[in-house]
Amino acid sequence: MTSLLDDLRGRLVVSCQAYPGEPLHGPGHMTAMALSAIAGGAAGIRCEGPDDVRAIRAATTLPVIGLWKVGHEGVYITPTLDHALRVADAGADLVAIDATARPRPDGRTLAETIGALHERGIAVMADVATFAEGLAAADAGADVVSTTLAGYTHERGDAADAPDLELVRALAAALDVPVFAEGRIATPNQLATAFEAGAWSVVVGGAITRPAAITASFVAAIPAHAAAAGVATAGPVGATETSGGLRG
Ligand SMILES: CC(=O)N[C@H](C=O)[C@@H](O)[C@H](O)[C@H](O)COP(=O)(O)O
Repeated sequence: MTSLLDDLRGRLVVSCQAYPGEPLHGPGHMTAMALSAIAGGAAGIRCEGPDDVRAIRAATTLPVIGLWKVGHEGVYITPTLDHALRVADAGADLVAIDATARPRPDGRTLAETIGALHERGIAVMADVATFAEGLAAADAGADVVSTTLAGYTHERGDAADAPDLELVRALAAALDVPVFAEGRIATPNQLATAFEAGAWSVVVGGAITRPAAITASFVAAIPAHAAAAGVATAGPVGATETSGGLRG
């Protein structure tokens, strides 16, 4: 465990995830994404679901952080001990679990869940939203605390589209366990600021691995007058293809 964390210290972890229905969903695409991130210098991969974890584990010797999302509401990141065990079985070095103060669907406390994983030699990354949750997760025995859920649990009303670097700073100052900065880190400058704030490691997902969202941000920046000129001469973008440009 110490060596795994040493390998990630001062380095970038890339989160490679695609939802069912998205063109890149599935272990083949996510493995290619992970290998692309590694080629660019990522020191570890965070990935979702036993199938993707197993495929990416087979493709790299670098640290793999696994999780399992169940739904999109409430406690959905590796919500139960059983999910965590299956992610570990698939080959994750570190299992990321929801570590917010919300009740867990299997009725276990966070400490009971972490204790049961530790009994089996499984290391735990605690995904938190707030400072108090970070402290509680470390008390409960988490090996790593990550700011993954900051801004996603309705506790933080302001600037919810930016990373919570103040939370990174506060947790890094208060905790002995490594604190990972994760969530809405969109630029290299924000990554640098997260390390300055004390992050052990920084996890970046969508800004690297969600091409549809990245494309949409460019499309949204097209000035109205340029878009209007295009419509006047050639019709709306994508109008020559079926349903938004997708065939079949
Ligand atoms: C809130 C939640 O469900 N976060 C998930 C956790 O695994 C992923 O959807 C994020 O992509 C990941 O945390 C990285 O964050 P970002 O994509 O913002 O760089």
